[in-house]
Amino acid sequence: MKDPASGTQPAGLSTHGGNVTDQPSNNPRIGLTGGIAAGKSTVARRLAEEHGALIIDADAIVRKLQEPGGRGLAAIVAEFGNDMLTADGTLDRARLGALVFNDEGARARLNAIIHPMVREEAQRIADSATPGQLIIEDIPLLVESGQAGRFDHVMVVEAPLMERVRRMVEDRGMHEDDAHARIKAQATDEQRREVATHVLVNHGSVDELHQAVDAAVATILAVPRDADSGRGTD
Ligand SMILES: CC(C)(COP(=O)(O)OP(=O)(O)OC[C@H]1O[C@@H](n2cnc3c(N)ncnc32)[C@H](O)[C@@H]1O)[C@@H](O)C(=O)NCCC(=O)NCCS
Ligand SMILES: Nc1ncnc2c1ncn2[C@@H]1O[C@H](COP(=O)(O)OP(=O)(O)OP(=O)(O)O)[C@@H](O)[C@H]1O
Repeated sequence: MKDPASGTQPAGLSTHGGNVTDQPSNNPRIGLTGGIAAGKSTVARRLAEEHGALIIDADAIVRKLQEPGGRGLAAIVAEFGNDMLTADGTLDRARLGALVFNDEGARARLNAIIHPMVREEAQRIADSATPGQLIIEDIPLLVESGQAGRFDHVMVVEAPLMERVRRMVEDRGMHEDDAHARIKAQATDEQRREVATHVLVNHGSVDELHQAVDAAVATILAVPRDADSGRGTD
């Protein structure tokens, strides 16, 4: 995985890869990413409601894998021990979070377990797309996990750092130190921009963000699919 702290390029990260999956080529495949609380879900909702996109939510897949009985949870316990379970057998998210957001090596071990499983599940959902439907994979850690090359387009949502921290602290009740630890564990805006084909700057109203989404979709649909074997740029 790309380590934001070291700034090294992860093996397998391509900024020029085309659609390397089995998906029929008339489904534009778009990776959606951005830092925590930047506005990814708001963008995804607009893409679904206004543009009929199929949304594949990596976080939701992770949570399912981590449910009791899930293969993700079993693998986490095998790697990190029974301590990572609460008394009722569910994942102790606070405990695992405290470990992996403060220890790069542990985070890499967790990612090596979970990320390949997420990709498999995502492909299963993508296979259900209708012809021509936009396929959006909302992947918070798209850059960190070196997946940019899997997509025809990469949309990055950016919002001012202080506004993101405010949302996490005021709206979600997170401690400010925890908010910063999560941001530090992720790629930087600059690293995301390196692989972005579309940057949506979310520093205004939700309406303005929607307009930016619509404009990005218009440029994506304007590219003839048969000429779209590689990645375009804005
Ligand atoms: C460690 C866990 C249990 C902590 O759970 P918790 O409820 O406290 O945090 P939550 O999942 O809401 O994540 C908070 C923020 O941290 C980010 N984040 C999650 N995992 C990671 C990671 N491995 N590296 C960097 N950032 C991460 C999330 O994208 C989110 O923005 C959980 O984050 C987890 O299982 N992470 C590994 C799975 C993963 O990589 N998820 C990202 C989907 S691509
Ligand atoms: N332009 C905006 N103006 C006001 N509020 C906004 C704007 N964009 C997003 N928000 C709000 O900020 C919060 C975070 O947005 P959202 O859930 O879309 O971010 P996210 O990137 O998906 O978050 P996470 O990383 O936690 O999944 C939400 O409550 C959303 O309604």
